[in-house]
Amino acid sequence: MPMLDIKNLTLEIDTPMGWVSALDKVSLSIDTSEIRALVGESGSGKSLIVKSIVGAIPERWRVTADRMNWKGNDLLGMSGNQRRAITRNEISVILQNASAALDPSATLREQIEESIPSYRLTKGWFWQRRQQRLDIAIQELHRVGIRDHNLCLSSYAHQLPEDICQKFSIAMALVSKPKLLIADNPTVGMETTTKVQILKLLTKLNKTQGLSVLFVSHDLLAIAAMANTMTVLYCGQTVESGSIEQVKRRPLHPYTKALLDSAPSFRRDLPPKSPLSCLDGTIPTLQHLPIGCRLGPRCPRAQRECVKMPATRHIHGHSYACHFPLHRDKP
Ligand SMILES: Nc1ncnc2c1ncn2[C@@H]1O[C@H](COP(=O)(O)OP(=O)(O)OP(=O)(O)O)[C@@H](O)[C@H]1O
Repeated sequence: MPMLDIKNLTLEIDTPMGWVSALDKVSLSIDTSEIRALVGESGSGKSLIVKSIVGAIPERWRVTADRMNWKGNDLLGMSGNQRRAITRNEISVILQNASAALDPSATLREQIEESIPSYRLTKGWFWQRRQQRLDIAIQELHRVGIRDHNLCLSSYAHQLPEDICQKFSIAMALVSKPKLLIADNPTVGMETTTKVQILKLLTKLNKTQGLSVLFVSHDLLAIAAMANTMTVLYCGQTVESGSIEQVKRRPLHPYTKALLDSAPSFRRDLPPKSPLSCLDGTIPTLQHLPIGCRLGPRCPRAQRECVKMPATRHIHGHSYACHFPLHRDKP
């Protein structure tokens, strides 16, 4: 049984034009110790999926799903307190631009100590607990590779470089000893060496501590290097899902193929100065969503059937939702 199991998650947002499905029957699962990448262009709904998992959705929006389970328990059927307990103790999130996501008015020591859950404090007296908080904070900083813990803990976020802030965010996310870490574009805007350090850190945490990771990113090269599986999202719909090897070797959905072909660093076979291929047009806005398969107006393989939502098909752990998939004569 997957640790996180989402089937047909739909999120409707009220806009001045009426209700629109920002997420339309999205499916996603994560097993213990798995690194799953969630890929899709800007505006495809990746952050909305993250927010739905951690329950950070405004109450007026409508969230429905055939299944949205955490370790077999229905997340949507839980009370607010039960939901918060899971997101506090078992699922942690790190965001892009860590320095902006941290509290600018508190030192990093105050912030990390505040996020240590009480069950990690075993000592009885308040001065012993204070020392224990500091010890845990230092231990977590060392775990993510921050050696100068004194400088880090006494600083404010704006006084430190972005990579230290991101490592600090990871340390802060780890204090509750989570089972799942959701990393929402953790390396966006970072230069290559810093990016590699963060990716190595996440991989090490996965290997040594069995931490599952949902890695939300546009960076296909990073994804191919660290993830086991990937789910491709287009405009709020899951278009393809499978192991990295399967998807890379034989993408079945035209959008996945276009996404892989448009990444020069991902294509070692590409001769220098070759023109890059990309899909015409842009992702539609929520006010102008096409019916059926939302890739339809941009898809080179679209036909009349595409105005109907394609069913999701599964072949050996590889799934896709397309009426006219690649490499298959008849769906
Ligand atoms: N609070 C909101 N109110 C209205 N629409 C929203 C809100 N948040 C997101 N959206 C819309 O939902 C869609 C998906 O947004 P989301 O932020 O999940 O995309 P994303 O894939 O995470 O993009 P990026 O990679 O740029 O972060 C977009 O069309 C966005 O405009």
